[in-house]
Amino acid sequence: MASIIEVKGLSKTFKDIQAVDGLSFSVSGGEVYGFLGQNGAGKSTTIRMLLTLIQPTAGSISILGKELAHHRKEVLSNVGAIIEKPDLYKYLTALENLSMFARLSGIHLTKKELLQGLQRVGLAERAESKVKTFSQGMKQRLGIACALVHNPQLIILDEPTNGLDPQGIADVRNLILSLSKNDGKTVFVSSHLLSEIEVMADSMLIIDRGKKVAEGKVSDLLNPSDTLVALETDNDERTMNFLNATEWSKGIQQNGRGLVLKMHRREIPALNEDLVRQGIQVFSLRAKHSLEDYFLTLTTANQHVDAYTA
Ligand SMILES: Nc1ncnc2c1ncn2[C@@H]1O[C@H](COP(=O)(O)OP(=O)(O)OP(=O)(O)O)[C@@H](O)[C@H]1O
Repeated sequence: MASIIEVKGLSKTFKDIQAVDGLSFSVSGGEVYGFLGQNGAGKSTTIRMLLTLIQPTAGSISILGKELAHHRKEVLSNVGAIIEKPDLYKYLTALENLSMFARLSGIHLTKKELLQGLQRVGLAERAESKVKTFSQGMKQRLGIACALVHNPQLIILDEPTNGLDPQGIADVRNLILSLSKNDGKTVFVSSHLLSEIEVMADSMLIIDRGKKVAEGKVSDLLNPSDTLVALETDNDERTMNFLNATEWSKGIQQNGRGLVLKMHRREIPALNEDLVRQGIQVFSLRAKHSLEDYFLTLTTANQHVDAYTA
């Protein structure tokens, strides 16, 4: 499908801080695109530029095939976004909030349409409840209903699950998936959590200190042949001697943080069998989260983790 967002050489400098540094990426229509980076990596700054809330120092942004700098109004009329906690009136009901938001956006919706909007985010049954009785997750979903009021093709969400409890996180995540799969929306969603991006995104971009470090399909980036396996046995020295004397030696990672081997995921049971056959007691054999390792080795947040990779 055609690109919905096309960013080229985007940079933003705040005095002496290079918040975004020559970022280029492309988001396809209908996908959930995860935008991943540690705190301070430059996600919010990028999103603010996508929404014209701040001006880039350099680079270009096209959304829905139009240069943002020259077609701001037209482009943004097709974009819905939440970049901070949604502004809601807690003494008004969900329906009244949505209705007020629509009117302020110059859109007149019938009660039926408003209820459909609430239905879409799973809040139809709470339409008449005051927002002050809502959980954070419900408020976030109502915020998303507001962002969808003008039926945009693209939805941009900055850390939408931040501060939510597990149920709230699951609800917002399912809503994002449904917006993409059932409504054909393109969702650009930022997070500092790999686990979040992994479960909801089709593609992702990882940034570190304002620069791109990886971009691609989540399924391609999660390569099972590069699974890191942490071993805990009754005798590390004996285990190491055994591994060194066998084919397993090629996967040994020198890291000084216990025994770690890189292998294809399907080899894990055979390793376990070999160790047990040697009379080595295996207390744990843990496949480390490969995307997490990937992320950590690419970013500066955990420089010592570099030791995990060959
Ligand atoms: N208005 C500003 N003035 C000066 N520096 C800024 C400004 N906004 C952001 N920065 C700096 O730019 C860098 C990137 O910040 P940004 O908020 O984009 O990161 P982030 O990835 O969204 O992180 P977080 O998840 O913590 O919000 C940081 O070093 C931040 O301090």
